[in-house]
Amino acid sequence: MPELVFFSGTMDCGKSTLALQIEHNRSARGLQGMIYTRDDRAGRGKLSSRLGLVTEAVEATDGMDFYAHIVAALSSGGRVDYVIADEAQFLAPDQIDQLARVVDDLELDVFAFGISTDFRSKLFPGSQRLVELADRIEVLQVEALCWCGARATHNARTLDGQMVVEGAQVVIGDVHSAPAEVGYEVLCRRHHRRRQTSASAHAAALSPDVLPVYSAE
Ligand SMILES: Nc1ncnc2c1ncn2[C@@H]1O[C@H](COP(=O)(O)OP(=O)(O)O)[C@@H](O)[C@H]1O
Ligand SMILES: Cc1cn([C@H]2C[C@H](O)[C@@H](COP(=O)(O)O)O2)c(=O)[nH]c1=O
Repeated sequence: MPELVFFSGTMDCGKSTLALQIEHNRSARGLQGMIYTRDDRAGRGKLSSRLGLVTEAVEATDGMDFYAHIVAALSSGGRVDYVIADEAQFLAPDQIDQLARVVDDLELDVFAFGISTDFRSKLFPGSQRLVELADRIEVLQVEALCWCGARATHNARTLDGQMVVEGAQVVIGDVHSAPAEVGYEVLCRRHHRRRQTSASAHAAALSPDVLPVYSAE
């Protein structure tokens, strides 16, 4: 049975790498995928992983109808054996419904990859719809780690290393950002709740919480 599978995890946990591996294994067996992405850091129409691999993809846009796009490709003599959608958190809920229809009516597997929650730990609308509709939700096995060593489960947005909690839901960025740039850091829930990034934890460790005691000689 074809499935809608949501591969979910924090930023930097290997989602795009897995998408590229699925694409590689299937295309090596002569299958033809329709690859979508949206706002990949590598640029428009690219699906890229931090391991350096990249492939061409169709850039999803606002209002794009995935079901109609795939039907049009098939009707014009193209072949589509499966579908990959990376950065699926950026898709609109009705686009996720269209992907579910691709599974049910066109009988194609759809593999969607994305982060579930934003920097405020709120579900992205597209991810919420995936949770509602997916046949399976897969959590990636290679765990990203918080600076404390615990499994990272949350995404923090940072500015100068400090966690910020105000701003637009969508700001494209990376976990390795230059100082003074908006960036991201993955944290465990405890440190996300306490707004403790690696930089703020490091600064706290350097500032003694008691004054040094000098002996009078
Ligand atoms: N230099 C490296 N050596 C080995 N693994 C790396 C290296 N750089 C990144 N990775 C792996 O790639 C993962 C990020 O993969 P990527 O597919 O870009 O993540 P995602 O799409 O989830 O944001 C990291 O968690 C790490 O496991
Ligand atoms: C938490 C969070 C992330 N984003 C953006 C930042 C990146 O461009 C992508 C995630 O990419 P990855 O391949 O999973 O690393 O999402 C955002 O716009 N808003 C957020 O709150």
